Amino acid sequence: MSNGDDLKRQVADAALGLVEPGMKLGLGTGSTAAAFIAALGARVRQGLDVECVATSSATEAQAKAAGIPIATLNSAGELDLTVDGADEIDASLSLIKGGGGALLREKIVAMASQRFVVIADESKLVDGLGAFPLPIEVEPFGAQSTLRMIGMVGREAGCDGEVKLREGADGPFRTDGGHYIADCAFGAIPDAALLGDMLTMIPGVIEHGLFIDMADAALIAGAEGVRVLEPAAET
Ligand SMILES: O=C[C@H](O)[C@H](O)[C@H](O)COP(=O)(O)O
Repeated sequence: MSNGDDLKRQVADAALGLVEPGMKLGLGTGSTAAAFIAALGARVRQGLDVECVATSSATEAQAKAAGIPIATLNSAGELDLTVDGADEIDASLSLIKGGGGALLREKIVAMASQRFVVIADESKLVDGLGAFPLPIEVEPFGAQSTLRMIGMVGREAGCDGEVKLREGADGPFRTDGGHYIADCAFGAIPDAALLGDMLTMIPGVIEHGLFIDMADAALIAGAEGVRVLEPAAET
């Protein structure tokens, strides 16, 4: 097992400590969330009673194979806890997500949860967001026009960099919802809240991968073990 895999397993085990019998859980997407799902599955097979909502078809398939009961978000209603990974995490627990293309369902599920906890290894911690190209889910109709508008809006928000469609095995990558993903190499994002607000005003933008003021805590695995970060209190 690589060191990265070991850190994912450690942080997944730590997140399992937040799960109580009878909880309704949101299950994130990506390799770190997959480590959590594997750990959760082992507990479910030992008799832990939970009801879960998946943020992607990949997560749903993994969870079902592990014996975890999966419900729709419509039938589950409000969730107690969602556990998910991230591509970048800053000190205020603002996130970039969507490296795996699941950001829309991830954001819907996180918003439907009383508690949203991010799990990651310490390589995901950043001083400022933006080194990881920001994923934005876009409507396929007129996508090139939407990409140009994203570039313009980015420059107005102080970000500049290439905006390009993510490629899949056979043409543009498609999300579970059938949309495209624009990856935006903005570099440093000076004001993520402003950029997020401006992006949502573009009609072809379905959702962006900036998760601001959403995470209640981050569990971060590193050489010294797993530590808990919480958003700094407003002064
Ligand atoms: O769309 C994918 C998600 O936002 C993932 O949670 C994110 O990309 C982190 O994935 P990983 O844990 O594999 O680094």
